[in-house]
Amino acid sequence: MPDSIQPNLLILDEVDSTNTYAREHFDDLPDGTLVVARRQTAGRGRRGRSWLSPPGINFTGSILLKRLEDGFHAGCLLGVAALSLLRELAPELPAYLKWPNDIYVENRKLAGLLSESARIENGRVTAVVSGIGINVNLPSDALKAIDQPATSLLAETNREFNLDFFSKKLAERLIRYYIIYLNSAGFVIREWMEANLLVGETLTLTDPLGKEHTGVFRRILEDGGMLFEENGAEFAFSCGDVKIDRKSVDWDQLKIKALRHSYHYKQPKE
Ligand SMILES: O=C(O)CCCC[C@@H]1SC[C@@H]2NC(=O)N[C@@H]21
Repeated sequence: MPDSIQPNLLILDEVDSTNTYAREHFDDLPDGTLVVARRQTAGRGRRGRSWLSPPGINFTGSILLKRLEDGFHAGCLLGVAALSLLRELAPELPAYLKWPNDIYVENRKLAGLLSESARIENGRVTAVVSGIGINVNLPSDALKAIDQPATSLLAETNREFNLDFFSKKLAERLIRYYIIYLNSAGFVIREWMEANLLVGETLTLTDPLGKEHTGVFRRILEDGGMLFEENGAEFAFSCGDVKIDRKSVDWDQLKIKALRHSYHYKQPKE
């Protein structure tokens, strides 16, 4: 019975990477466990990048999902759950999902997500470890050391957040969305699609071979990929790095869209 899943939060003082830890202990930890580290010594980002994790300042954690229909759903679940928690804790923040799986405020990155497969059956990924790093209490001067425009909850709201409380709330929120997913995967996927607010914008996409494409993000495909229009032709990308064209995006409109989306958002039922 899906509803028997309980939030299971494991807070570690120090670990190399919560994704690595969760994958190594995958068989011993219950489905839906959220592994959180107060300090990560070798946090990993997508495309081989490292992830800055100063001790006790930001949220770093990974969830084990053992009952997926498809691997890409892990990113949807974690992305939607994290965004919904941010909307509860900081309703004034115009945060949105940026394809494939980041949380942004305007052109500043607030959170990044890394999903790694943990089980493959008949060519399909059915279990995943999905990790997220959220800049929570990182002060503005430390943000300048990051090699891309970045932000934190503290920098955006001028408020500090208790990290243990944050972890507990995220573990609860994740389980609620996981139960919803197990009953109706389509609901969670739709929420994820709707929170991806850059559809229609001009973007630069770096494909997995490192080639840059500039064009319009047309829509999200059923398999989680993006349909991209470049010079009048349409291409489907299943992954890639997206850069926002600062000059072409109407930031005020994007902010309004993010806040409107946030007002319409309803917390998932208990
Ligand atoms: O934007 C990215 O490149 C993804 C960053 C993912 C970072 C998180 S922090 C918790 C988990 N453990 C890791 O080593 N990486 C992810």
